[in-house]
Amino acid sequence: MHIVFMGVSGSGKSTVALSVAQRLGLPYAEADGFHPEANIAKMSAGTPLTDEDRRPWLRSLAAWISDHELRGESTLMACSALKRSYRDTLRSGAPGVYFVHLDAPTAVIAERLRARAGHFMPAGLLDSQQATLEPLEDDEAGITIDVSDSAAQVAGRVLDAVTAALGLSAPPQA
Ligand SMILES: Nc1ncnc2c1ncn2[C@@H]1O[C@H](COP(=O)(O)OP(=O)(O)OP(=O)(O)O)[C@@H](O)[C@H]1O
Ligand SMILES: O=C(O)[C@H](O)[C@@H](O)[C@H](O)[C@H](O)CO
Repeated sequence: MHIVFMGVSGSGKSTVALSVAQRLGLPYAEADGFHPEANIAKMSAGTPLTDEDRRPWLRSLAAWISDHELRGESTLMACSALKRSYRDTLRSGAPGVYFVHLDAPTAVIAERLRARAGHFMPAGLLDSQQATLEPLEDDEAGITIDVSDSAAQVAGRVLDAVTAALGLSAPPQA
């Protein structure tokens, strides 16, 4: 099983996914680390990526999922995966890819982006992220979770939802 935390920039993918990966003991990928330099430079300059910019990046993420699948390992990833077609590419990596869409009112996310320091992604790109976002459709395996509450509350809720949906067991909290 492969779990992908999706959503716009600032929705809390990295924060929540890392904490859930640690609880479940799964290999973790931060999709930002797979972007070519040119994509990072483009976003840093305030220009949204195009489908073409994202294509090789998504393929490399699908390959990461596929490599683990071939070794019989489950994984967890933080990746915006904004469009259905992007999720199709990720799904091409393995049969069981489950998406957790982290969602919140735009004002909540905008405020978190304004407060975030030391990240290349400008808060000004939130509008284009929202415009590009295609929410999960009924036939896509996954769940949408509101992330307006604190990171600890959200991580707990996500862990419960994911373990229930996928029949996983989380070790008791230390
Ligand atoms: N539930 C939460 N409550 C309050 N702050 C949060 C919550 N989740 C994340 N944050 C904070 O909001 C900011 C954005 O979170 P994070 O970097 O995890 O988002 P992201 O979706 O991974 O963004 P990006 O796609 O731009 O990398 C961070 O400063 C993080 O500490
Ligand atoms: O598809 C995209 O536009 C990108 O993945 C962005 O979402 C950024 O990588 C990320 O949000 C910044 O951390």
